[in-house]
Amino acid sequence: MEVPRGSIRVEGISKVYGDLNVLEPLSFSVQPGQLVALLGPSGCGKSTLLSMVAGLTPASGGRCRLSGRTMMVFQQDGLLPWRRIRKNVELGLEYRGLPRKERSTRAAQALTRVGLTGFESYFPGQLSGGMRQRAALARALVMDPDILLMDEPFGALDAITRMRMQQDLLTLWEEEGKTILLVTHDVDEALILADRILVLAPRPGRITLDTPVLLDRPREPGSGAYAELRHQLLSALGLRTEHWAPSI
Ligand SMILES: Nc1ncnc2c1ncn2[C@@H]1O[C@H](COP(=O)(O)OP(=O)(O)OP(=O)(O)O)[C@@H](O)[C@H]1O
Repeated sequence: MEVPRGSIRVEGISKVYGDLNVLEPLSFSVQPGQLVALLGPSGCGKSTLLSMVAGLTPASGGRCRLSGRTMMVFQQDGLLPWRRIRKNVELGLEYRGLPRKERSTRAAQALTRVGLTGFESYFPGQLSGGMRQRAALARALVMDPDILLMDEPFGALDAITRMRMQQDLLTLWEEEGKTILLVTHDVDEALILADRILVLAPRPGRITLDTPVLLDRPREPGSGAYAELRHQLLSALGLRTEHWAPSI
């Protein structure tokens, strides 16, 4: 059957490492333009699942079908320290054999989209962590992907930079309508960003909740509906919510 461009179909995918049953067969679909968060505690298999979706890790069973160009963004920026930022962003275009002028134009556009105009000739070591992560995002965007797979992309950033990056990602997503599947262990990151959240429980990894986020944007962490959904997510994560204030 034809898979619409920008969509993801995970069909009974599972993972075993030796004796360790990491992920039991699980299935879900992501529609074109959806922003879906995969939320779960450390070790539940989120990164393994995303890596299988990306085709970087072989599945033990099942399969995943993606339609359209797919790029991945990791928690570590993975920039090559000896290449200037523009040359880092151009790397994928170089592999595709694009002419120098087109590479340069597209890299400049991608860097503008992530707010890094003026830093093209810097080396990664001369930028802050947040700026490097922006450059990593530009390196993915320059390929004009239909699907972005993001593995805790803001996990290594300080809280303020993380909030700014979350807002910028939302703006990008609203403007360009890319499909985004984002791994996070941060309940509020999932609630602020996603229009659907899948909760993953550990050993073996399985989906315990698949819920839409029907909250208006910008999201108000203090609102009743937000607190209610947050409570539901914490319960799905097996956390006793009476110890937490209902909102942040
Ligand atoms: N290459 C590997 N070989 C053996 N076991 C592995 C391998 N990669 C992951 N695992 C195991 O699979 C389980 C899930 O790991 P994974 O990194 O997917 O979890 P995670 O939910 O992304 O965790 P975190 O949020 O801490 O990154 C862990 O128990 C881990 O030890």
